[in-house]
Amino acid sequence: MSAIVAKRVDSGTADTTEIRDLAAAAGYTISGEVTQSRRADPALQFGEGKAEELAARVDETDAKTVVFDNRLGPYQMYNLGQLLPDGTEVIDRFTLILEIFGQRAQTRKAQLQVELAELRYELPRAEAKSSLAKRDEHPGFMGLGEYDESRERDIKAQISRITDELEQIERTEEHRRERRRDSGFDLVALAGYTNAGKSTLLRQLAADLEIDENEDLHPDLESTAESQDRLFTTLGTTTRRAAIQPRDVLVTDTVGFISDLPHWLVESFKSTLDSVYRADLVLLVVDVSEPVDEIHEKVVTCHDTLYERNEAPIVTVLNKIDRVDDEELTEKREALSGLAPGPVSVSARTGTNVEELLERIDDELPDWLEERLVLPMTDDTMSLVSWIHDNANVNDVTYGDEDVHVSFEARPAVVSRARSRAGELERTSVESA
Ligand SMILES: Nc1nc2c(ncn2[C@@H]2O[C@H](COP(=O)(O)OP(=O)(O)OP(=O)(O)O)[C@@H](O)[C@H]2O)c(=O)[nH]1
Ligand SMILES: [Mg+2]
Repeated sequence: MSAIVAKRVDSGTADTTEIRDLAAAAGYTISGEVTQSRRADPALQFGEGKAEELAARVDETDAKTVVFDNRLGPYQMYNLGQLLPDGTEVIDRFTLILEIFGQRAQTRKAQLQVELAELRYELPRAEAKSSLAKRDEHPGFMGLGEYDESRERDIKAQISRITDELEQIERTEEHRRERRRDSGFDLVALAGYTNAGKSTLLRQLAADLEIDENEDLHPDLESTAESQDRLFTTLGTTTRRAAIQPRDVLVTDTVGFISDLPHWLVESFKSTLDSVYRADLVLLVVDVSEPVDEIHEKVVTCHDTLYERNEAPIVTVLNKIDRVDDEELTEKREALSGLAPGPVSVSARTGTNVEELLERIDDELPDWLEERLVLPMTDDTMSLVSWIHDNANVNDVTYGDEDVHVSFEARPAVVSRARSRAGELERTSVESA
C-alpha cells in the first residue's frame, strides 16, 4: 500500500516524522510528502495550488492513499476527493490511528473501543450531512453518500449499546482490581507516549512471571509483552507480577499516548486507561534519547491525558539512557526538571538502574504495617492463618492451647481485612462457648 503524506502548519516547517511513523505502523509505504506553511483553507485544508501539486504527486507515484496529518472536515475530505485522481483514498491523522487500532484490536474490549471511536467520529459528520441536505445549500455535498436521517439515529443507538457493554467490562475489571488489592497486591501502571519503551520496561521489572499459579485468578497475565520499534505495538493491557520484597506488585503495561487526539478517541479508550488511572502508582516512561523539545511536548501530552482522571502519584522514568552520554542526560534532566521532578533514569534494554527503580517503587507505594493478632482457636482459625500467609509477610506464628498468635507485615488494606476477620472469629468463638 503506497501513500503520500500531507501536512499543513500555520507557520514554520512541517515535521512529518510522526505521521510517517503512524502511516508505516498502519502498513503503508510512503512514496512522497507534500507540506505547506499557511493558514488552513476551509475548502481544501491546503491552498488551491498546493492541493493541485498534491494531485500531481499522486498521479506520478501511483499512490492510492493520501494521509493528512491535519484533521479534515467532511467538506474538505469531499473536495480533496474531487481534485485527486479517481479512486484516491483520503484519510487524516484520526482515521489513520483508528485504522491501526482496528488492525490490532484482538480482544472483545479493544474491538468495541475501536467501533465506538469510529461511530463517534462518524456522528457529527452524519449530523452535518443531514443538516446540509436539509438546507440544500451544498448540492455537490450530496455526492458524499445517500442522505439518510435514520443513519444518525442508528449511530446513536449503536453508541449506547456499545457503551453499555463496555461499562459491563469495566465493572468486571474494577472488581478484579479490588480483589487484587484486597489480596495484598500493589498496582503499578506504566504510562507514556507510544514507543517510549513501556513494554520493554515491563519485562525488566517483572521478569519472573508465575503464570501457572495465577492463570485462573488473573486472566490478563501474559507471558509476552511485545516490544517493537513501531507506534502502538501495545493496544490492550498486560499485567505481570513483580516481587519487590516483601511486596507483591502487579505491573500493568498498556496503550501509549499520542498528541492531538480528539477527546472522543481518548474517551473511547477510557476503560483501557482505567488500569493507569486506578493504579497505586504510575510510572511515566519517557524516551530520553529524543531532542529535548520533543520530549517536553510528549511529557505535556502525557500529563494532559493523565491529569484529567489520574489519582495516583507519578514517577517519571527517563528511559533509553544507553543512547545518551552522561553530559547529555544531565542537561536533559535539568531542562525537564520543572515538568518531571526527581526522575529515575534507566535503560530498559540493558537493565541499567532497574534496581534503583524497583527501590523507588517501594518507597512511593503505601507503607506496609506491622500487626500482631491473637486468634481464638475455632474451626475457621486455620483458614485465616493461611489467608494471612498468602497475603502478608508473616514474621512469626505461635500456637497455644486456646489461641494462635500471628505477627506479620502487610498493606494497610490487608491488615484491616485480617483484623475484621479476627473479630468474626472472636464472635463465633464467644457464641459457641
Ligand atoms: N536503545 C534502547 N532502546 C529501547 C529501550 N527501551 C525500549 N527500546 C526500544 O524502543 C522501541 C519501543 O519499545 P516498546 O517497549 O515496544 O515501547 P512501548 O512504549 O511499549 O511502545 P507502544 O506499545 O508501541 O506504545 C523498541 O524497539 C525497543 O527495543 C532502551 O532502554 N534503550
Ligand atoms: Mg508497548
